[in-house]
Amino acid sequence: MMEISHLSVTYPNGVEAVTDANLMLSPGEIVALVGESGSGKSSLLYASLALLPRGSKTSGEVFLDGINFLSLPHDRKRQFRWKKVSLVLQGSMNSFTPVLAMERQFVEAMQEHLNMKETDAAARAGELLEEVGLDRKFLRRFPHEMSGGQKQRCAIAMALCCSPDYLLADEPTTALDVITQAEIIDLLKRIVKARNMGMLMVTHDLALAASIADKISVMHRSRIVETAERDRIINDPKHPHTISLIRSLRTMEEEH
Ligand SMILES: Nc1ncnc2c1ncn2[C@@H]1O[C@H](COP(=O)(O)OP(=O)(O)OP(=O)(O)O)[C@@H](O)[C@H]1O
Repeated sequence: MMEISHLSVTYPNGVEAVTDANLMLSPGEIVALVGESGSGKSSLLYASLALLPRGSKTSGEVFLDGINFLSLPHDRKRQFRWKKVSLVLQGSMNSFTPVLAMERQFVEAMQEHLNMKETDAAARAGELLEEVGLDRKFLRRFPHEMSGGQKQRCAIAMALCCSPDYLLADEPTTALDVITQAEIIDLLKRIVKARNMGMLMVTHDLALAASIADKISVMHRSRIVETAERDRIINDPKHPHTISLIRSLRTMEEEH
């Protein structure tokens, strides 16, 4: 279980981006955190992994299977970040080193974090690529030899390389075209369920959230204002902000 408890974040410029947020994520569960731009979604995600800019203030706790991650020393946090919980970001697909073939990038990551032998790491990289729907021949390619969708599949494979229990994803499909977006969403859902991982996905897109999540949390002006099962949020929203989000979704559907 991942449990975010009374988490608050203030940036060095004094902006309080997250106020007293509480959120639970169980193994095998997908929770979508939705809200308008600037509501604090990304801040919550980064704060829960202690990845905010220097000088930011975080209070509260983030329990990963009972251990308060935020109170761990720096090197233990680093281990947890790959092995217990990992990240997929909108820009992940552009974070590969341009001058190295994919195999080298996977091997280096696995050697660093799992102390694996080169041949074992290369074999494991091939398996990971197949798991995300790419032929293992893609290991020979350089990042510029792949499409955005293929690179994002590689980024997901990379996030899985230490077999984490939790995956945090910040707008993982936003930079992609609609068809590729749907394919990546299906892929994430399939992997998370097959591996019984918990996934917290940040998105501004309520329709996308509804297509993948078991539970939806709605964020508004730094606060989580409502959390419930997906169908309850969509069919019977309670908070005025959730009601207006659902209304605008319905209007968009009617216009198309
Ligand atoms: N590094 C930073 N320094 C200062 N303020 C920041 C920083 N990053 C974000 N903020 C502010 O914190 C608030 C929440 O921003 P955040 O990016 O978490 O929202 P969001 O819901 O993820 O929005 P978006 O979907 O546009 O990314 C905003 O007011 C934003 O201007």
